Amino acid sequence: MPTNLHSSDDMRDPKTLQRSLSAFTSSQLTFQILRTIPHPHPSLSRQPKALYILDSSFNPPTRAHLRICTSALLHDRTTTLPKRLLLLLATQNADKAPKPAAFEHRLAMMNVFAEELVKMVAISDEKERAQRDLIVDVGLTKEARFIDKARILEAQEEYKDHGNDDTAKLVQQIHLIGFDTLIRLLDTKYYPPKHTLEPLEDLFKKHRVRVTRRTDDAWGGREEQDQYVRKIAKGEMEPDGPRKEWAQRIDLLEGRKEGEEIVSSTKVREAAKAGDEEALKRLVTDGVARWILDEKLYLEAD
Ligand SMILES: Nc1ncnc2c1ncn2[C@@H]1O[C@H](COP(=O)(O)OP(=O)(O)OP(=O)(O)O)[C@@H](O)[C@H]1O
Ligand SMILES: NC(=O)c1ccc[n+]([C@@H]2O[C@H](COP(=O)(O)O)[C@@H](O)[C@H]2O)c1
Repeated sequence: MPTNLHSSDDMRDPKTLQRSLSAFTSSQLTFQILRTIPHPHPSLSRQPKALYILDSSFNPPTRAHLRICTSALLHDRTTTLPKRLLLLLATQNADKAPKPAAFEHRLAMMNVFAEELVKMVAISDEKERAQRDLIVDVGLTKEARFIDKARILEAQEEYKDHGNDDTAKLVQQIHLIGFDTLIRLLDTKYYPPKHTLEPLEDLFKKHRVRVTRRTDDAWGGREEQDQYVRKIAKGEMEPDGPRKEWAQRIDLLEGRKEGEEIVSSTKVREAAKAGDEEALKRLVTDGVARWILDEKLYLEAD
């Protein structure tokens, strides 16, 4: 069974989380849900119509991640309720070597973040409809690439729509990513041995990606990012690049506004290391800031 459900208290105990992590690591499992909010929800959990996935190192979760999630839950009109959101910690990253903080602290922060997120969605949604129809999971995976995550999530009973006649239907996945990750999703270097984008065909046939623009020095400005997706839509990147039909499955959204502070996990780690509490509180939610300060995270070099 790929669930090992923890209470809110368990998720605040690094020793318990450490034990769950090592049990997961030494198991054959490639995916496991550790926490479901509300805990557990018998009627809705079998009927999700849309599964949003924020796959991240959560090192730590930031206000940018929060905006990506609330935007999807409150404003995405491509799906119907009930929605389910999975905060997915990838224990193996396609590019990055492991860095502090330890995974048990990341899981604890994901749980704090998830609880804050659920409350925020309730406040923002006047009719409380999204909140009533929302489940948030905190999960673990050993898979690094989106194609592998999509495949294992499709196979989970929790993420099938059993409808009224109990025949399980595929639930559409909406992968929540930033523009930098779209570029990496569509980079042939991740798809050996042929190094073509053919393995992505199935993901774009069934699922969607909701991409938040990430305008800073590293990834170009708004116009460049829009241009990239327009080129896909016109088929200008075929035959070796993304197929033009895939553009219909890529939603490009507003990220940071002109003049707004750049938010990243790196910036949070730098602020924590410098003891800059003001910056920390601008970059992460209150509960996550408290966890970082109480647990004295990120005081060592990266
Ligand atoms: N400020 C942001 N704007 C748009 N997308 C973002 C932003 N921050 C994170 N994301 C997206 O969220 C996903 C997970 O982010 P990730 O954990 O890599 O955060 P990060 O801030 O880039 O981390 P780090 O600074 O440690 O490299 C990625 O798809 C990333 O593109
Ligand atoms: N082609 C791919 O599927 C691909 C490429 C790069 C990163 N990723 C994943 O995206 C997630 C976010 O990555 P970063 O933390 O490096 O931004 C991680 O789970 C990482 O493994 C997937």
